[in-house]
Amino acid sequence: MALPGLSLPGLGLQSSHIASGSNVPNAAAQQTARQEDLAPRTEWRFEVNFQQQYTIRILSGNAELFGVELASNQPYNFSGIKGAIFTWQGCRLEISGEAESEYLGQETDYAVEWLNVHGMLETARDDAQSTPNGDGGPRVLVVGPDYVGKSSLIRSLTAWAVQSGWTPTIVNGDPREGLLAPPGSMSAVTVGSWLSVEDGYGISPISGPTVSPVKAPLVYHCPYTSPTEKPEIYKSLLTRTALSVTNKLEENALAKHSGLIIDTPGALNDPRSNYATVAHIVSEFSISLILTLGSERLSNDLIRRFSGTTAGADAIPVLRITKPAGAAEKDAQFMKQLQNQQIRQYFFGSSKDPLNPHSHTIAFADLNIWRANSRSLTQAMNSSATMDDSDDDYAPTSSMGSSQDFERVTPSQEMLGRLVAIKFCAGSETDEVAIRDSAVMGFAYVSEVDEGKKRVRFLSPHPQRWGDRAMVWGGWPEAVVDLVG
Ligand SMILES: Nc1ncnc2c1ncn2[C@@H]1O[C@H](COP(=O)(O)OP(=O)(O)OP(=O)(O)O)[C@@H](O)[C@H]1O
Repeated sequence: MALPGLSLPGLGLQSSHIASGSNVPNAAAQQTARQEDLAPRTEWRFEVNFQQQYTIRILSGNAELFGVELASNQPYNFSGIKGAIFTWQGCRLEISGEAESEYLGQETDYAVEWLNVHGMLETARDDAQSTPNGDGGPRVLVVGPDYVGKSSLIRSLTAWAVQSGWTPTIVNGDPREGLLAPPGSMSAVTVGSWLSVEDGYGISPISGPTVSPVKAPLVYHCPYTSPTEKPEIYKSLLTRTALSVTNKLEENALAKHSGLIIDTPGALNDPRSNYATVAHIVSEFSISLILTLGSERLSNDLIRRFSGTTAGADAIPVLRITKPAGAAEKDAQFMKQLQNQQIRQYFFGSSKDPLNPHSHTIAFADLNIWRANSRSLTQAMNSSATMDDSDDDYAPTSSMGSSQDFERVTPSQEMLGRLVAIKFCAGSETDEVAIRDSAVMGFAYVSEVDEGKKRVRFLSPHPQRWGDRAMVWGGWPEAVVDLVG
């Protein structure tokens, strides 16, 4: 497959464009540094937990992390990451600090294949640009089981597209991990600036004023661990996202020609559902290419369904993409820490891009709080009741067994440590569907519920109050107990 417009290796990047690591040496960087020589087309794989600090500096040659080129001689600091520094041409790395595992990976055919996919998308973007009244650029759906490299593929394709001057739109349909938004979100963002080696897509402007020139994402609230908890609500949020994204792309020719890429949770890889949600995404976003990773069965099922003879003129190409050998499972503890880190980052930013959240105390009477009922919320409430011996009388409130998906509630201790989505709809709204479908202005963290004085203390990224808005909380993300000291 041709690679139009690409010159390997190094992709012609200027190091000055890449966000670099801090120059302040940390504890890890002060430890004895060691050097590793990487042959062309190999990668240095590492797993660093959230307590460890790991630093990599490139001494010679070129290398990239998920498509983002590392600048020469800059130290990059990592914590809480599983990843790989890949080199097309060969390079020498200086490494210091601790990792749970680190090794040289030589099975890297996946990288060439991913770059070929990028080349294909470039051709589709060029075609879209030469037919301005056409359908626009490629609309790509990425599906596969958990932890097979879907997000890494999308990050690489995004980084390469941005380096070539495009502004692709990325849609994150996986509520377990946020994209420029905390977990519990479905978000879409048009990426117009370079990704960062250490922070990926960076810090969202909805968190507060940041130095990263990233556009504000469009965010919907999806307070469920998986689409399978509420498939109809999940589909409805996808429809809203598709409508908003399609309208936005019509307003911006470059974004329209750059196309979009959709990340999905592993739960969509479920033949029992007859891939109903996959089909929904394909139709709502007018998908033009499906990429599958990590499951031969999924790939065959989707080929039969979307590009087989029965699909006729509506056939959509389905490509099976190689899973990177280094893709690693993120266990429950890692996922929990990742969730906490994303929430912390939403309010406090990162070390390079710090934010200063504000505290707001609001009377119960001035709040319009809705609860999104779900299986994960019921489970969380039941397990916190079991763990709290002092609360012998706990029984789920009658409404927890309610068939209502969204329910207006009085603030209670159950909200403590939870994120509450501030919706764009008025607090007086009574229609469940309007509550469900309105986009998110931002999130607030519940740091205190005083049932005696009937007031709630929130942490919010912004100093100003959000006014008369409906606010919604649910079972995901889980409560974070130690966000504020
Ligand atoms: N080549 C590689 N070498 C080392 N680690 C990798 C490599 N590719 C991906 N990983 C890591 O493996 C893990 C799983 O990859 P990724 O998150 O891309 O998979 P996913 O399919 O999107 O997972 P999810 O189920 O969370 O959506 C991630 O921590 C990622 O950083």
